[in-house]
Order: sequence, then structure tokens, then C-alpha cells
Amino acid sequence: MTVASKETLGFKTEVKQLLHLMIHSLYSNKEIFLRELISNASDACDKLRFEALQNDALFEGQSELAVHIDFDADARTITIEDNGIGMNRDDVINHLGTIAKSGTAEFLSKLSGDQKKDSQLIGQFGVGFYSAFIVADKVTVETRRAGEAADTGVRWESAGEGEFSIESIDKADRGTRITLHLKAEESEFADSWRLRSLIKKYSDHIAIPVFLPQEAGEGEDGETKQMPEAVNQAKALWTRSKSELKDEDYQEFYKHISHDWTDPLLWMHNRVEGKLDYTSLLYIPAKAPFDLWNRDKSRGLKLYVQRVFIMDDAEQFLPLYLRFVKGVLDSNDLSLNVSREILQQDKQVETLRSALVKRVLDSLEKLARDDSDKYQSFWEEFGEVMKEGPAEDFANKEKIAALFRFATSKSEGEKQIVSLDDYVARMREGQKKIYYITADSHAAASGSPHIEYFNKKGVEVLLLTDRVDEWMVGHLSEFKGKHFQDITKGELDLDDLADEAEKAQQKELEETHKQLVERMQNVLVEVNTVRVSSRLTDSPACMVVGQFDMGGHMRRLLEAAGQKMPEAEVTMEINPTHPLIARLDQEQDEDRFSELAELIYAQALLAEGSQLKKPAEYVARLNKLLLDLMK
Ligand SMILES: Nc1ncnc2c1ncn2[C@@H]1O[C@H](COP(=O)(O)OP(=O)(O)OP(=O)(O)O)[C@@H](O)[C@H]1O
Repeated sequence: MTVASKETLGFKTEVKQLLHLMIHSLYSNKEIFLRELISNASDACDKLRFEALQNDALFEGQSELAVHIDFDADARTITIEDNGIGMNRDDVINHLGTIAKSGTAEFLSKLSGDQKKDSQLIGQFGVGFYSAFIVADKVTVETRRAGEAADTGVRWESAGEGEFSIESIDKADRGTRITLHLKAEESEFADSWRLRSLIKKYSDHIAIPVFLPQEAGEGEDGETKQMPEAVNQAKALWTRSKSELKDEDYQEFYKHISHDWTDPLLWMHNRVEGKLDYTSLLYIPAKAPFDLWNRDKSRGLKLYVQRVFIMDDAEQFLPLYLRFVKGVLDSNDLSLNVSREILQQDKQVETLRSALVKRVLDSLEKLARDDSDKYQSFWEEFGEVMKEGPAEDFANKEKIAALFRFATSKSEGEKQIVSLDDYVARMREGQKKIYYITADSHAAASGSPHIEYFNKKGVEVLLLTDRVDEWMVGHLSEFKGKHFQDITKGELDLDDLADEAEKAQQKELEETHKQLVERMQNVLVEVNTVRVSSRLTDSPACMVVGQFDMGGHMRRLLEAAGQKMPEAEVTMEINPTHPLIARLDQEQDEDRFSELAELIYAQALLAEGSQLKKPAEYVARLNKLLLDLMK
């Protein structure tokens, strides 16, 4: 064996952090190292089979792919060997010295130092190869890329601290052999029974056989001979029939493909024959990944064609608003040499996508019907993403909207629990619209002056406080023929809600306060229109946005994001039945009138969550008034 150019390299900082964290937070879950390493070995075999479609020579005459596991209790070692794609020197440095995952820095910044919380997070991040260091104090990787010369083999070795060494070796067989030098206290893993049960538990669903030596009686020379024996079923899980699969099988397979280690919330396993011929196994995770909002995050399904692995993260089969769905699609229609570019143009992809979207939406609908607690937990994790749906998937917008849940003026607390169907069923007689308000917080929405009239009338209002809400409602515009109406916009059309006496009273109030409105209009230079309100009962005044203008909440969000917004029409409504407004109407001193009017205007701005342009002026005015009171 030639040994050349041994060098020692430092791990990238993020690897050091991850290793430290893993060793310290995962000790109660040690055994997952085997799942991770077998998972990588199986992926490596998948990749080889895929590349060999174009270049048969990569098999080097050996196309039976397998993982062999062995152990030596005396030496305290376990080896995991595959004859998959293998790695060359650059691959090894890139893959086993860094973490080539987008969002790594973000992930690390989220860690709290609390081991329990962090181990949850790290589970969502995916531990992968480095999990070997949970049980080993030294790891040796010997590997050679398929199709390359025997002397391009590489040995990588590390104690999982700051650095690793790398050297060239001869390796006759392609693929990767990983040797774990177990820590003294982890010697229990170097045991046939233990390994066998772990492989059964974690790797039964892997499509390639995983071998373990088996005591098989006397050999010719009288010694006990160990014959390797396949321990797992070695059949891709999704090709097996539903009836022979247990929940645990589905759960383990989910962990294999997703690298999430929390059990999934839901799965859908379907075989379709006919115009389209495919099998899909889709999962909805129980927990949102830490990087759900990271735009560069990889997403999509694992794509197989006739059981041959083609690619990870095939994005074309699901829309963005379902980016949290994980799973496998195995098509018998697509060609084996399909590429990402081809997928983008292929008409069948569109058809498959519609079918998969329908399947996910139908399953969620069923979950909401059958198990509202479970559905609620789904909504809390992924509701905000689902709200992107109406804009992205026009054809399904009504179906998607039926899955939405909201907090309303009638529901308890901040929880989003009311469906649009519930809302519509509870609509008051004569009510034609679905009323909503958007605000920065639940408290701001539920305490808004705009809602007073609706509370009085017993009309439910959706309280929308997620960032996407205003945009979402804009795309949705109606549900089951009922239009959405922002209660802070335009003149409140009370035709549906008010009775005759109320309408007459409103008219009268407008008539009798014409002069007051005019006076206020003259002193409030920032306000374009003052008018008598039909929506206020307890507050003296509120700000109103034009029916077709952008809502105040959205405007504030965009302004906070640095966008220059055009000046909007400023309309204020006053409530003449409020004692403050009545008092204002009586005020003869023009200066005091102006001061009071400014104060009422500033309060209306504050109540809707706006910032005052001159807060100091407001404070001075208020203090002056307080002092007058104390005289
Ligand atoms: N047995 C193997 N054969 C070939 N390449 C491997 C093997 N094990 C690991 N690798 C390479 O090392 C990379 C890093 O492995 P690691 O398990 O850390 O992450 P991953 O599998 O990419 O991601 P994750 O497991 O978190 O989804 C892999 O993507 C692969 O390229």
C-alpha cells in the first residue's frame, strides 16, 4: 500500500461547533449513528446506480450493491463498508471537513445552550456523518471514487476535535469503509446482537442489503466461520404493500429521507396505475424545520424512476407553499435520463404535480375533519406557509382557504382556530361579507376602535396578525361567494347590518355635526377628510383607509422594510356620541378647540398602531391639558 502526502487540516469552525454540540446533546440518542451511516452508504449506492446509467464502467464489473457491517469486540471497532460511489480527495475535504448546507450559520445562531432544546434543533438540522463521534473517539474513513484508479484512494482520520488528517492510499475496491474506534464506555455496540437489532430497527426499509457476519458453524479448517447474512428486508419501502407496513416502518423511513428525527405527523402512500403510473409516499413533518423561511433551503421530493434513484430535492413536484412536504416519488413514466432541466419542461410533471397537491390538500382536509387537535398542531407549525397558497395556486385557492384557521373577535385568546366554513356558518342574518382587520398583534387587532361596532352587533371579525395576511386576503378576495372586507377601509357599508332606526340616527348625526366636522377639518392640516363615523361606539375617533388603498398594517411593514410609500389619503372618523367629541363641539375658544382636535387625531393614530410624526408635540399637548385639569 503506498502512503503519500499525508496532511493535517483544520475543521471549519461550524463543524467544530456542531461536533461539540452533538457529542454533548445527543448522548441519550447515541444509537442513531448507525442509522446515519447506513443511510449515507445507501445514498452512495443510489448515486452510483444513477451515474452508471450513463457509464456502465463505473460498476467495475460489480453491480451488486450492498453495505457490509462488521465489528471486533476486542479491538472495540465497528466498520461500515459500502460499494457505492465513493469519494476522491476533493470530495472528502469538501464533505467531511465542512458542512455544505445552506442555513448552517443561522442554525448555529439559534442554539440556546439548553441541551434538551438544542438536541431537538439538531435533530431537525440533520446530524449525518458527524454523528459517528457520539460513540467513537476516532473515526477512519477509507474511500475511493468509482471509476477512478486504485491509487486515488483516500484515508481520512479524525478524533473529532479540531482537525483531521488526510492521506492517499491504494484501495482496490471502490466505495467507502468507515471504521469507528469506539469510546471505552460505548463498547456495547461492538456486539452482534446489538447491531442486528439496530439494523432491523433503523434500516429495514433501505433498498440495498445490509450484511452482518453470522456464526455459521464449522468451516473446513475446523474454525468457526462467519458468513455474512443480510439482516434487513432490502426492499424499497414504498414498493411494499401498505398492508405489510407498520407505522414504525413508515416513521423510520421518514427519518432516513428527511434527516429529521421527530416522527412525522402524517403520511400518504399511494400507488397509481392508469394514465399515470407512479408510487408516491409523502410525509408531513410534525415540526417545522428551523430554516422554513430560508429561501435557499433545498426542498422537494426524492425522485426515482422505475426504482432507480434519480435525484434529491426534485422541486418541480410540489408548489412552494407545500415546501415542508417530504417524500419519495417513483415514476414509471419519466425517462431514466431525466434531468432538472427536462423536468421543468415535461408536461407529465405538471400532471403529477396537480395529483400530488390534491393528495396533500385532501389529506389535510381529512385530518382537520377527523382529528382537530392534530390538525391544530399542523396549523401552528405550517399555517403561515400555507397562507402563501392562494397567490401561488389559483386553481386550488378555495380548497386551500378551507384549511385556514384564524383568531377572531369571537374566539378565545390568540390561537388561530376558526375556519372560514365556521365563520360563514355563523354569519349574521343579512351579513354578506367576511370582515377582517389586520394589525401587528392580537391585542392591537382585538382592541382596535374599528371593531367596536361589530362587537356591538355580534358580527364576527377575523383578526389577522401574520405578516402574509393582508397579501393573502388580497389574493383570496372571496370564499364561497363571500367577499372579504377590511373593516378599517372605506366607508362602512352598514346596509347589511344596521336596522332602519340606526340608519336614520346616523343620518341625523351627520346633519347635526356638519359644523363640527368643518371646524376639525380646518385645524387638522394633516387630515384630508373628517367625517362622522358609523363604526365607533366607545372610542372618540379612528383612522380609515380608502377602500382601494393599502392597509395601514401593510404600509407600516413596508415602511419598516425601507420602502418609500406614496402619501396616502388621510381620513379620520369621529364619534359624536362620545363625551370628548361632544365637549369639543361645545368648545368656543378656537385655540383650545385646535389643541383638543390635535390630541384626538394623535390618539386615533396611536390606536391603529401608527407612529406619530412629532411625538414630543403630542406629549406637550397632553401635559398642558393635565396641568389645566389640576388647577
Ligand atoms: N458512505 C459514503 N459514500 C460516499 N459519500 C459519502 C458517504 N458518507 C458521506 N458521504 C458524503 O459526505 C457528505 C456529507 O455527509 P453527511 O451525512 O454529513 O451529510 P448529508 O448526508 O449530505 O446530509 P444529511 O445527512 O444531514 O442530510 C454526503 O453528502 C456525501 O457526499
